[in-house]
Amino acid sequence: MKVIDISIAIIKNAQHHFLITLRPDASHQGGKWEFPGGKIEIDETPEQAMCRELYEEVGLTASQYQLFEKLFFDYGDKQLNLYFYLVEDFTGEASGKEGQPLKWVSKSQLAEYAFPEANLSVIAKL
Ligand SMILES: Nc1nc2c([nH]c(=O)n2[C@H]2C[C@H](O)[C@@H](COP(=O)(O)OP(=O)(O)OP(=O)(O)O)O2)c(=O)[nH]1
Ligand SMILES: [Mg+2]
Repeated sequence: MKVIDISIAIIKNAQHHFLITLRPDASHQGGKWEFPGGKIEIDETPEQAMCRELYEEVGLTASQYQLFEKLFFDYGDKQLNLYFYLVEDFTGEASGKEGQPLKWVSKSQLAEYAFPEANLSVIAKL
């Protein structure tokens, strides 16, 4: 199975809340909450993919970020290399540009939402 490279933006605002969106039911890991992100295109760096996905999905522009975690995860039906970036400075107003529900939640509230399994160790580190 080909391993797919994914870039993800963990957005943390000045109130220390995190931006999460709901994955469409029909998608891989559908019905779970996620951080904005998606597949890295062939001509992109992981950083470029993270910035592009962040803008396409929720309309934010990342201005300061750092790689927070990189991990391999095997879902059985898909194998992924996931690059998680922590974005603590950004511009724009977040909205679900693909019609997806969106929430800002505190670190302790993150535990109340179902995330894909690859996210669990990353959320524990936040
Ligand atoms: N965006 C995102 N994807 C995650 C997270 N955790 C996790 O395991 N994934 C997995 C689910 C998917 O298999 C993959 C992301 O792919 P995606 O479906 O968002 O890709 P994309 O935005 O490029 O979408 P598309 O063009 O295929 O519609 O990574 C997460 O926190 N955010
Ligand atoms: Mg996506």
